[in-house]
Amino acid sequence: METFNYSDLSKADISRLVQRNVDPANEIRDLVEDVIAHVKQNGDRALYDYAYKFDKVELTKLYLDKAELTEIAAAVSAEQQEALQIAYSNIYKFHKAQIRPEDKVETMPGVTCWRELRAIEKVGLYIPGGTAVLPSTFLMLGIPARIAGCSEIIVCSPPQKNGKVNAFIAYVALMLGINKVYLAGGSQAIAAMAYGTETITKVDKIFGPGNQFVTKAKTIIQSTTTTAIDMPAGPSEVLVIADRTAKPAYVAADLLAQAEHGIDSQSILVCTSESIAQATLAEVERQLQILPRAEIARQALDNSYVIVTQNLNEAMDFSNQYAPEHLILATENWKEITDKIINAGSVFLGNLTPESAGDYASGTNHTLPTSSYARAYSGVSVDSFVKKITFQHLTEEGIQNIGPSVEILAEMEGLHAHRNAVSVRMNDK
Ligand SMILES: NC(=O)c1ccc[n+]([C@@H]2O[C@H](COP(=O)([O-])OP(=O)(O)OC[C@H]3O[C@@H](n4cnc5c(N)ncnc54)[C@H](O)[C@@H]3O)[C@@H](O)[C@H]2O)c1
Ligand SMILES: N[C@H](CO)Cc1c[nH]c[nH+]1
Ligand SMILES: [Zn+2]
Repeated sequence: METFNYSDLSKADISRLVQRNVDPANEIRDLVEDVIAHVKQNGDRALYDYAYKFDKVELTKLYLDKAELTEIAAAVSAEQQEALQIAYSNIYKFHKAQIRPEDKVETMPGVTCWRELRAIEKVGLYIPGGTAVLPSTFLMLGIPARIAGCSEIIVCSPPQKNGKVNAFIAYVALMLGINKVYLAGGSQAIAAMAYGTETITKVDKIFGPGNQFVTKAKTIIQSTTTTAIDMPAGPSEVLVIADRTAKPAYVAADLLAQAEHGIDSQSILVCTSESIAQATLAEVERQLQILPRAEIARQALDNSYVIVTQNLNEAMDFSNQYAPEHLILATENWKEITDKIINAGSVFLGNLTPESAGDYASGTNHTLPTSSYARAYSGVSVDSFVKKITFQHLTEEGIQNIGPSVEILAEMEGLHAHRNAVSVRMNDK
């Protein structure tokens, strides 16, 4: 990891450092556009072809049903079941609390406006399964979808080498009451859920993280079909702000936790203490020696860096420009700086709060905007699975109160039919 001094960086240096996931030659876009076109035209046949090409599996069927999932899930041990149950319960509690009825508002006497929630009917959940299979992501998407009350939940995950999903994915499907999992990964799965195939239903909105192929496919189908997406949730990233009180072993562990996701992950350390920064880098090297996924993490760390700042204000200023998916404040006085956070997907406060807690089980959602999209997007929540429909009702008093203003406003825009829709009611004595 290269180290920079914040005070030596120009504006151009900073914009280069905060930029990620660029596809300058449009190689990923071109490939993904081809995949989408092939799925759109050939449906299931294309999914079989891509499972063979990208996942190296010759499938005979594109999904697993309840009986097959039950058989596969039997391999989950009692201890693993308990851990999944604790995660389920905490995620459920945190997300359930997000549903609150809103008040009706009388904006003028006789004019009442309000909003009501309605679940999105057909949703598609993408559960990554390339470099690591992520049953935790299934909980993070399936629980809010269930709480919202979505009537059809389509789940796609890449087939493993045996042409199935692993036992944890199967177990979580059953926990969520989902009786079918489709064996499709990457951009082809996104295309299948956006266009529909003989086997897979077209959905209204696609959710879930994934690698650059998945994320690119989501951003393309968002503008070319009527299927919406949650957000661009691409390769994982973390930015740790550390001061002189941070523990190098903890900070190094957090940097490695995101680096091990994939070679395109990014882990950034922004540190107010040169000596803590150096000690953290030494710790990273030490911990890498015993990490099974060290090769992946090393490659991710090659795209990562350390910035030494003079104070926490500079550190926060850089973090806000980077807009990290995960922000960890490994600082003594984190309470004094949280209000300076402008852009971040999810925040972890103090030395005892590892990002892994949020990845798995504290309750918050781990499907979060990456690649600086945290500037404008929030992570997945129950809100992501519902529409908020506005309603209004006018009484006789209401139409008389609001009518004259609407007549003038319609006149200002030269829209006489609009004016008339109010006038006929006001004057109907
Ligand atoms: N932002 C978030 O909220 C969040 C949450 C969890 C995971 N993640 C990220 O999700 C990603 C998961 O990636 P993954 O690769 O492990 O699994 P994945 O399921 O996203 O991708 C695997 C699929 O990619 C396709 N693929 C692989 N190589 C390809 C190629 N050369 N051309 C076309 N398609 C190809 C294959 O079809 C394969 O099934 C990681 O980067 C992880 O960091 C992000
Ligand atoms: N850190 C990932 C989000 O970027 C989520 C995850 C799943 N499993 C472990 N981690
Ligand atoms: Zn993670």
